[in-house]
Amino acid sequence: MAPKETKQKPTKKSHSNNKPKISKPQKPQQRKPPSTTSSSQPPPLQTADANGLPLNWPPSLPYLIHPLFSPLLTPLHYSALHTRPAPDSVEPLDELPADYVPGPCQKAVILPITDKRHPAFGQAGLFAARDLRPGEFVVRYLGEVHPGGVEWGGGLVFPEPEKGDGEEDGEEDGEEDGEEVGEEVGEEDGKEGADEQDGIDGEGEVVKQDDGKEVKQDDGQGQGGPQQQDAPRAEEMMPYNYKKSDYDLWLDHPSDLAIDACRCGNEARFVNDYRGIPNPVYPPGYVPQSKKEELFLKRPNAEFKVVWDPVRKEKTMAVYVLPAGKKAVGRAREVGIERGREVVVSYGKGFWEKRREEERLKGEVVEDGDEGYA
Ligand SMILES: C[S@@+](CC[C@H](N)C(=O)[O-])C[C@H]1O[C@@H](n2cnc3c(N)ncnc32)[C@H](O)[C@@H]1O
Repeated sequence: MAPKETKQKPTKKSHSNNKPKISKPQKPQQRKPPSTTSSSQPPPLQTADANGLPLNWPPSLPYLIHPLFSPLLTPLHYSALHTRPAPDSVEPLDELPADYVPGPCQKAVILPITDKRHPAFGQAGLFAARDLRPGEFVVRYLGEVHPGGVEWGGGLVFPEPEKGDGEEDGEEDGEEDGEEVGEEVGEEDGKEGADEQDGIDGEGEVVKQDDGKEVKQDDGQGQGGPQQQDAPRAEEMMPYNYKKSDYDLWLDHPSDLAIDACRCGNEARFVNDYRGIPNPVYPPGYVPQSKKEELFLKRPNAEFKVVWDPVRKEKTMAVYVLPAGKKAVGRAREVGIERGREVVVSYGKGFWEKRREEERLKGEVVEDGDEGYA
C-alpha cells in the first residue's frame, strides 16, 4: 500500500525527531535546458580533479553516483520508495531534470572553508561553479537509503571490483579506509548476526572509488548486493549509529525512509546550513544597517527537495536553488546563486536545538556567531 505523502521539508534528520525538512512539493516543472553562459560571464569554476572525481573529494570516502540501499529496508520501504504520488494528488513530486546525468556535478564545487568568520571554518562547503538560476536543480543528495527509525546500521560493505580492475582496487580499499570497506557488524544493535551480503546493498549501480575507478554492484533492490571484500579491520566492525550522523535526512518520513551520506555520498553532503555564515559581499566586521539587510545576510539560497527519479522510478533527494522571491527584480530574477557563492540550505531549527542540547550535555558552549541556530 502506498504511503500517504505528506509535506516534507528536507531537514537534517540526525539526532532526534527533528527529521529533515523537505520543501513543499511544487507542481511539476517545465523542463528547460540549462541557461547558457553568456560570453561576458567568467568560465565556470573547476569542479573535478584529474581522476574525474569532484575536486576536494575526501580520499577515504566512497563517492556515489547512485544511491545505496540498506539491507535493513523491508518490502514496505521499497514499495514506498517506488510509489509516486499521482500528478493530481495534493503533493505531487517534481521530476529530476530530463538532462540529469548521474555522476560528478558540474554546477557546484566542494571547497574548503577558509574564512575564519564562517562557523564551519576548517570544514568544507559546496559553492556554485557558475551562476545558478532560481529554482534550478543543483545536485542529488546521495547516500545510504535506510530505515529512518533504526539506530544502528552495521558496517559498510562495498562490492568486489570487476575482474580486471583486480586486486589493486580491493587492496587499496581495504587498506585505506575503515569506513569504505567493511562487513556487516556482527551485531546489529546487538541483535543480529552478520551476513556477508549485509551492509549496504547497491542497486545495480556503479560506485566511484577514491582512486577514480568504478566498481559495479549487482542489480536488484536489496538483493544480491555488494560482496564482502577483504577481512575488515576492527574499526570497520564497529557498529554504526545513524542517529549520530550529521548527514542524515528524511527522504520520506511517514514511510520511514532516510538517506545518510556520512559513510559515502556525493557533493551534496557538503551543503552547509546558512546560519551564521557571513555574506561575502560585505567586508569582515560589517554591521548590517537594517533588519531587512540583516535578514538578507542570513537566508538560505537553496533547499533539499524530494523529487522523482523517472529513470529509476523512485523517490530521491536533491538540492535546488530556491525559487526567486516574489519581489525579485533585475538580476535577482535570473540568478539565484552567483558563481563562487556558497550553496546553503536550512537544516531546520530542530537540528540546531538538538545540537545545542548535545553540546550542553557535554558541557560545551556552542559558538555560532549567531543569536541562535534555532
Ligand atoms: C552535512 S555536514 C555539512 C558539510 C560539512 N561542513 C563538512 O565539511 O563535512 C553538516 C555539518 O556541517 C557543519 N555545519 C554546517 N552548517 C553549519 C553552520 N551554519 N554553522 C556551524 N556548523 C555548520 C556542522 O558541523 C554540521 O554538523
